[in-house]
Amino acid sequence: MTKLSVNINKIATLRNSRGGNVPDVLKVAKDIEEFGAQGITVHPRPDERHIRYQDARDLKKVVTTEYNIEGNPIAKFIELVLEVKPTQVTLVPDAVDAITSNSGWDTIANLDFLREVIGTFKDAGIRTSIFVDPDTKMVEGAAKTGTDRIELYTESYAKAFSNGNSSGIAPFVAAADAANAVGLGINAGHDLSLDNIQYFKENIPNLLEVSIGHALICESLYLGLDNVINMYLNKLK
Ligand SMILES: CC(=O)[C@@H](O)[C@H](O)COP(=O)(O)O
Ligand SMILES: NCC(=O)COP(=O)(O)O
Repeated sequence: MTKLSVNINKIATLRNSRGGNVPDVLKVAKDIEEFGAQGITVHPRPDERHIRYQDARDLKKVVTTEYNIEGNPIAKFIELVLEVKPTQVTLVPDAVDAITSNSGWDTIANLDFLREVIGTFKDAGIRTSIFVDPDTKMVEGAAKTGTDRIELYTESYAKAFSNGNSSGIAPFVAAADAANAVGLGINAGHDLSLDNIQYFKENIPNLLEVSIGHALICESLYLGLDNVINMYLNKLK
């Protein structure tokens, strides 16, 4: 079974568009768990345009499933994660002004830095994951940092799949094989959707967790959150 962690950044985007507290991010997180999702993901960005640092703190009090915080490990982020102590931290090398995550780590060029940050989080008892492109060299580099897991950056797969090209899965299978060979756990995320999730799941051996936000919230506008979560759970069995 692959766990579904729902990224609730978009719920915060909607709330922030009007000020106030509608929709209530904490209530939505609790409902998502009640509907069956096995985790909650947030990706606070330095400009706090969606999830705010305070949301990440408040969520710790209500999330009873896996809590995953993603982000670039700048000082403020490291401080937040060490205070909140989520189940998992996922390191993403996104620029301050990036619209969304747009690349995985160069785990070779950043080996010393990543090793130090991963060590800091693991010493605090937090499971670690590193966001990487589907490149076996980057996976092998990640293993050298001491991380528990990698998160495969799935945008290229999603794009190819939507163009009818299922061979976009090939580099992900190779990256997963490399991860399995060195004992790294495998997560995946970015632009996964009801359309492309099943083929991905069926082809990636030992896929532990997917984090899905943008498409899942968009699909829920038509089908409802409860329904959509259960549709994902069926495809991830
Ligand atoms: C790492 C990843 O692919 C997602 O967490 C993505 O970064 C979501 O962030 P946004 O909601 O800011 O697009
Ligand atoms: N780690 C990926 C994530 O949390 C959600 O990404 P997306 O589904 O919003 O593209």
